[in-house]
Amino acid sequence: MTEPKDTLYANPLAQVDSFSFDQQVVDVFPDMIKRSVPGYPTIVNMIGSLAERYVSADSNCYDLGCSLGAATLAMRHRIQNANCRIVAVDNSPAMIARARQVIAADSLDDIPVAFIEGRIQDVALENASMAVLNFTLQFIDVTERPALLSNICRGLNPGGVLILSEKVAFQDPPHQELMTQLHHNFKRANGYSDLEIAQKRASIENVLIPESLSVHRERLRAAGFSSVDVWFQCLNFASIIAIK
Ligand SMILES: C[S@@+](CC[C@H](N)C(=O)[O-])C[C@H]1O[C@@H](n2cnc3c(N)ncnc32)[C@H](O)[C@@H]1O
Ligand SMILES: O=C(O)C(=O)C[C@]1(C(=O)O)C=C[C@@H](O)C=C1
Repeated sequence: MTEPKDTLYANPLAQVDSFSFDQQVVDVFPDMIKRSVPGYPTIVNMIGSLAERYVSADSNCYDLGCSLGAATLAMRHRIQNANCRIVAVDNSPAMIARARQVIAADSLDDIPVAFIEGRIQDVALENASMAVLNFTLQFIDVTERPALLSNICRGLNPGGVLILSEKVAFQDPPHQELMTQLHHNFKRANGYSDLEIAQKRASIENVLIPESLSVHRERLRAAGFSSVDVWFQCLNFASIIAIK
């Protein structure tokens, strides 16, 4: 089945509302994220590969801000060890409702998936070998980010891994401008018009707050991770592997 196309910002809006993960967004989300985030399919695929390597027997995996469960499915299909469980968390009721349907339709159903409709800040991770924040931390209030990452690190077993993917910001203004322009070119090449790009940009302003890679690195170390490094970057989108 072809995915419904994202045309949410295709027509001029009298007022551009702040971006939210409501039913309208849920309906076009797979198309939206693929056409908006350079490298998204590669990152999701690699989350599967990392699950193969890091998920140990008798442990839990956490997909924090799971949306429609892309990372949950990637982990579920590649985990090698026995008696594992995936906990998928999202605070958007519309996302969780659709994610439940997506997972129910997955024929590889030997690894149980538990859904939590709630804030990832309120989840107590336990006995975790892998946690994923795939483009979710950027939507959390900056002041709440340190405690969230400390909580994740606390819930991971020694040697456990966190995959943190984010839109990132750059300290050097000309480089920031270059990355922004190249990202917009990426969107244009994927069929978004200048109007769509401009209206989406306005809607995510003050909702999606990107930070620099050095801020992410330092905060992950302060949260207790012993090894922190970027494993993927395309323009202003990056993914970090942090090992406890
Ligand atoms: C860009 S999407 C994540 C994409 C998804 N991880 C994937 O790989 O396809 C961000 C998600 O985080 C969720 N979210 C934002 N803030 C949250 C919070 N405080 N607690 C739980 N979920 C949150 C949103 O509802 C949305 O579904
Ligand atoms: O930066 C943008 O323009 C985006 O659209 C990015 C982004 C993201 O990184 O999560 C923002 C919201 C949607 O969830 C899909 C993609």
